[in-house]
Amino acid sequence: MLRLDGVWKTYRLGAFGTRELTAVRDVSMEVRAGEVVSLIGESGSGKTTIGRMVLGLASPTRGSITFDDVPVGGLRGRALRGYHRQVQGVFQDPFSTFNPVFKADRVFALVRDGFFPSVPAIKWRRRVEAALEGVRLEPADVLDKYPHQLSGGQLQRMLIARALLLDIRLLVADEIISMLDASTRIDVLNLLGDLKTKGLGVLFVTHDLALGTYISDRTVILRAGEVVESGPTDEVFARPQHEYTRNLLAAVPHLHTRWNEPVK
Ligand SMILES: Nc1ncnc2c1ncn2[C@@H]1O[C@H](COP(=O)(O)OP(=O)(O)OP(=O)(O)O)[C@@H](O)[C@H]1O
Repeated sequence: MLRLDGVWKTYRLGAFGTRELTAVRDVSMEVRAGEVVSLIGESGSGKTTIGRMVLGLASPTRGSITFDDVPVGGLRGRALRGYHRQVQGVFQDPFSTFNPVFKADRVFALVRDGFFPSVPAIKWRRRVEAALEGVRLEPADVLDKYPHQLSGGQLQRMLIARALLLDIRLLVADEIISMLDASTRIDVLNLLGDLKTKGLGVLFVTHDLALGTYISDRTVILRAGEVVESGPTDEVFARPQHEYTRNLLAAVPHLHTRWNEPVK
């Protein structure tokens, strides 16, 4: 479904663009339908840059990104809108996506205006309610409310519901749970697990190895813009080949160890 082949991204820096920073180097990877792929790396390793290129919000400097064999870079106007009916992103901070001046459900109205202007209001309302129920939200709890009246978990789920209204096939989930509390995190992860069984592909971007293992089928480890290791999640975690992955794994808290026992 989604393929990255030898993708590079170099940013030009400075007032005259004379300096360069290569954020992504020769990255190749794939996300298939019904599969969650974790893209794991430390801050600054290029994860968000990859997510933005996959969403068509930035173009690779070199290499290709294709969705169903159609190149994503260079999509504009109607073609880009058509792509966004199938591929959507949800990002780290749900509060920043909502305009505090408007009610939170305005995000759904914008989807209708942009993509389904001919759907009658009553029918649209039913679709929104079904999408909310699909992310385990009670419509009456969240509709007609301002963002500050809702929790981070509710807002994050509303954004996933917004993506689902478009009947998407691939979700780019960029650090979507880092700002949620522990139990809400598990709920959102389980929700992604459900969606995957319905055929949704998920590119799950995180700096947190433990979260990456929870739902992903395959894992790609990124360091300074380069893939250092990738493969089925179980294998990467059981037999990490690269020292960088081993170090990342060693830094994960050992859940089976009591807090006062030294970690071996
Ligand atoms: N628009 C831009 N212009 C110039 N440099 C950029 C731009 N966007 C990102 N970078 C740089 O590219 C590198 C990779 O950034 P990116 O945001 O992709 O990393 P990340 O792994 O998502 O980090 P984090 O987890 O902190 O968000 C960083 O050095 C960053 O400063």
